[in-house]
Amino acid sequence: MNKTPVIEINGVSKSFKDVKAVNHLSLTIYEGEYVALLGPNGAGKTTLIEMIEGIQKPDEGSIAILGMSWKTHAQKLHRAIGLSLQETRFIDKITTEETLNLFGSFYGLGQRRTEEILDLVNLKEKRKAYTVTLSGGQKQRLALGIALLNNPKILLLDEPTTGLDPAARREIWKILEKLRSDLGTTMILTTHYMEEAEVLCERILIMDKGQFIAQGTLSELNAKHGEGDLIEISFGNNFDIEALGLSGIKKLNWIAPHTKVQIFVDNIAEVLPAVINSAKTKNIKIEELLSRKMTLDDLFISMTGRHLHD
Ligand SMILES: Nc1ncnc2c1ncn2[C@@H]1O[C@H](COP(=O)(O)OP(=O)(O)OP(=O)(O)O)[C@@H](O)[C@H]1O
Repeated sequence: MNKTPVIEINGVSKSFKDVKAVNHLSLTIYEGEYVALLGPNGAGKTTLIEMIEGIQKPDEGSIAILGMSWKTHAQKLHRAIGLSLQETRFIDKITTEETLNLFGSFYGLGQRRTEEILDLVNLKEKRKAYTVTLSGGQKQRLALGIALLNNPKILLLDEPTTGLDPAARREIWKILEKLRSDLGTTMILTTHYMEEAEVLCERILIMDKGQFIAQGTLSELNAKHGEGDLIEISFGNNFDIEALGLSGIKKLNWIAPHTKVQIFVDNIAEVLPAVINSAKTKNIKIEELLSRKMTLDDLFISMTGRHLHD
């Protein structure tokens, strides 16, 4: 990977009254990287991305983008960055095409760029539709199209797919993947969806309470913080697995006391037969059994005791 720093965040904090939304964070993002800020509601993702966007001012610390700061180079940074906010409101009574033309005019762009964007975000068929009639996914693609009008080097997206169905979400992902492969764009996105972070981003920063609690690639996160594989079992009767003293179990998490459990293990093949045999010996019925690789949500639960989603 090219190691040119594009965004350098140094000891940045931001409080709202008694809430420390972002707590002394530092982070460097390199050219061409796709980075996800993943975390539950209130983790501080929007506050952090808005400080990078120049919308909020840090209480302390510094942010340099392409070596420039918002204080001294606001105009240049506006040209280098494309952003889409958590909720984009459009003017209802103008069309998709007119909306792009309007935003394009702020950058001195014309119809040609509008055509390119309509093509890129797959909204050609909706060019004459009033924005108020667009579906959630189409609106998000239009917001993304606006962010892309000035051909930004850096894309900052706050929850670009929240509330969309899986198909609409995947359509946005396709566009973002194309930008990476064709243009080498650098991107930070915030998301609640672990799958979005896993699919799109080589680096994932898991945020909670204004801090990064873990970061790395998915496999790095799993290797460092993850606990291997996961077995989830529902029993017909109470089963005290702890009392068995089985080896190879890293952690137990009871979902329903004594009847539904998540078992974190290094090696499924080692632990699973032992659990099944013990249940059989004790005449305890296994009603449901599932084994899988750990996901980021499992990782988050094991670190905080909470889900990424509420
Ligand atoms: N303008 C504000 N005034 C007061 N409190 C705020 C403001 N903006 C954010 N906060 C608080 O700061 C904390 C972090 O909020 P932030 O919106 O950055 O989190 P988030 O991770 O983006 O959450 P979500 O996923 O729900 O958007 C929360 O406790 C929030 O209530």
